[in-house]
Amino acid sequence: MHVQPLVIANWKMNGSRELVNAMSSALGNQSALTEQVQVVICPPATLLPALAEQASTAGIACGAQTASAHAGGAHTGELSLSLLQEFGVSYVLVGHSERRQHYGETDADVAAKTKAIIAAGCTAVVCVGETAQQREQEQTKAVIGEQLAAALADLPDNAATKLVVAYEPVWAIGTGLTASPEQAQDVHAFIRENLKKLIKTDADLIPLLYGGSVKSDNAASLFAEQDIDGGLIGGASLVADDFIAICSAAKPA
Ligand SMILES: O=C[C@H](O)COP(=O)(O)O
Repeated sequence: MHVQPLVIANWKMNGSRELVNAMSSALGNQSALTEQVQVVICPPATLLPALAEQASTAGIACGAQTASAHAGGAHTGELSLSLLQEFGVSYVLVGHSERRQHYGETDADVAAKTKAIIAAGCTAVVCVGETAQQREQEQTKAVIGEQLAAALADLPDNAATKLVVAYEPVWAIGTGLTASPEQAQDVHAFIRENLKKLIKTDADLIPLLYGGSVKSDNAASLFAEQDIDGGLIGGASLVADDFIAICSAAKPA
């Protein structure tokens, strides 16, 4: 690990007030853990007010699953960064493969959003990853190199302190298939090298997360890899015990 471990829960379109309460209370009992591992929860936006009320007692940070690159105006259904920040959001996911595949988010959108997130003072969690077909055709690094170059173009010099990159192989998301620790480390090392070229200052400080069917029984072997600083967790972040076990696996030895 290069930095403080970071584990982010992406609840996607799942959860409830009840889950916010249960998760906040379970994490609130784990202060020794949350002092060592930065834990972030990205619930559906409607649950942010409830999460924001409990986040500091629970020792966690609030995240959003997406945000508009626009500051305001005629954008029906969208949420600006300032609206999200009113509810304590300090991390924002951008370029998740589900947004790219199902909601038409382009590399240009990802770049504009990343820039806006950092300008607002939040941390952008830029998601990259290849499809099964791209991996089979040995295009993994070419695809990820392009996604990174597009997303991180034209960022301010101090961007490293407000940036996280999450490697999520599309074929591993929600499928039960996980990249092996070696496969994940290989791509993370590639991302690390690319970041040094794209971000001039402090690129080593950028946390690199792995996401894609991380569970309590495979988290430790993934997080043991040199360039894996934590995880972006979907399904397993909806059950407090499982999520806490994953966060515990990220704790420094
Ligand atoms: O954002 C989280 C990822 O898409 C991983 O989801 P998963 O853990 O359910 O595979």
